[in-house]
Amino acid sequence: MTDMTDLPAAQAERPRFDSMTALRGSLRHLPEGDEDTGRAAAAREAMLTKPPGSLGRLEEIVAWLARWQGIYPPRMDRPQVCVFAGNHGIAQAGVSAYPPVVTEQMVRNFERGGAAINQLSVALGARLAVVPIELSRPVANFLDGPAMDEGEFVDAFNIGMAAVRPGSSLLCPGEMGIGNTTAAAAICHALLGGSPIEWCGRGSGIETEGVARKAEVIRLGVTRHRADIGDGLDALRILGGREIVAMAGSILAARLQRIPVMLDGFICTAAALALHASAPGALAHCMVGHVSMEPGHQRLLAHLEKRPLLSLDLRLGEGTGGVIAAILARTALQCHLGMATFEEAGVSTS
Ligand SMILES: O=C(O)c1ccc[n+]([C@@H]2O[C@H](COP(=O)([O-])O)[C@@H](O)[C@H]2O)c1
Ligand SMILES: Cc1cc2nc[nH]c2cc1C
Repeated sequence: MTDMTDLPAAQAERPRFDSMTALRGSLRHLPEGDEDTGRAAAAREAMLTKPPGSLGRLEEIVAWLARWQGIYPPRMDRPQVCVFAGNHGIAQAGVSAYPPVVTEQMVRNFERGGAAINQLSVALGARLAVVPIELSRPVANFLDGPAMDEGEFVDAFNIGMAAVRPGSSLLCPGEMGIGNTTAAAAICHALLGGSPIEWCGRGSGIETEGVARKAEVIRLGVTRHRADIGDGLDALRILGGREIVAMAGSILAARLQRIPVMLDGFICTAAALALHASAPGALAHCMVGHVSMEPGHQRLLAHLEKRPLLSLDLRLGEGTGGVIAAILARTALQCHLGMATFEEAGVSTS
């Protein structure tokens, strides 16, 4: 299902920002999870017919859902997938295996139900919002100047915030944007250092020479803008793209609405990094669904101290790895809710 309509009543609850300054202010006052509902989940896990902790990370997922939804028992009945699409001036630098027109072509495919994310969303029982953002007007090539000015940045951020449906039980952000592994790698290099090549991979399928070109483009771009990058949001505006900015907006909107977030691959996690770099703790409501084949993703997760749930050799984006992990989360909750306790089943506890 493609859901691009807003509930009018819910619209009023959705904050939007007039400026990056207002956004930075909001990042200083983020709601925390509810420790009581998290503890209630852990308490039931201890009563279920299994040795304590033997469902491993499935137990962690259930407590995380309860803590961030702020309810016990937590729910998985209204998951939402948001796929944002944007185009990149940097794609002109020969850094992708595909031409930029594929972004728009894939958006049409999402709208018709033909992409991997459509089938995975059906499997999860999730609403899918497909949000193309100004595809005919790519963000500027960061070799020439900042990818976005402040107005363009705030507009894309607000679009991401508005896409999050109030009352969702879980958000899976995803993206589509030819050239965006270069933008994501540039954001990581600018914020976390290392050498550019360490953040570069094959993306949608370039060969070794292409990867070297990508690293050089990132080195030049980040060197050019270094003095203007004071925090994560600056890096996102100067090096990113509208779909990456919108993902960051959706992650923040979810935090403000007590909706836990299942992150996807390298580009999605780079969007999250921008929030984290501006406000440590901003990703406390996020789990990482999988580690992608893009080598920078593993480095990035190590920096964020986030352990991915899955490692499936995915390198697709669209939110696919997050949605597969969300299916796992639903399964974890089913165990939690449906299993018998030791007392109910008459099983000895020791
Ligand atoms: O999510 C990932 O880790 C991931 C890794 C490699 C490629 N992608 C997808 O491939 C596209 C970007 O690849 P590229 O080579 O054009 O930078 C973009 O649409 C992403 O969704 C996504
Ligand atoms: C076909 C295609 C599908 C994608 N989905 C996400 N990124 C993509 C890149 C390409 C090239």
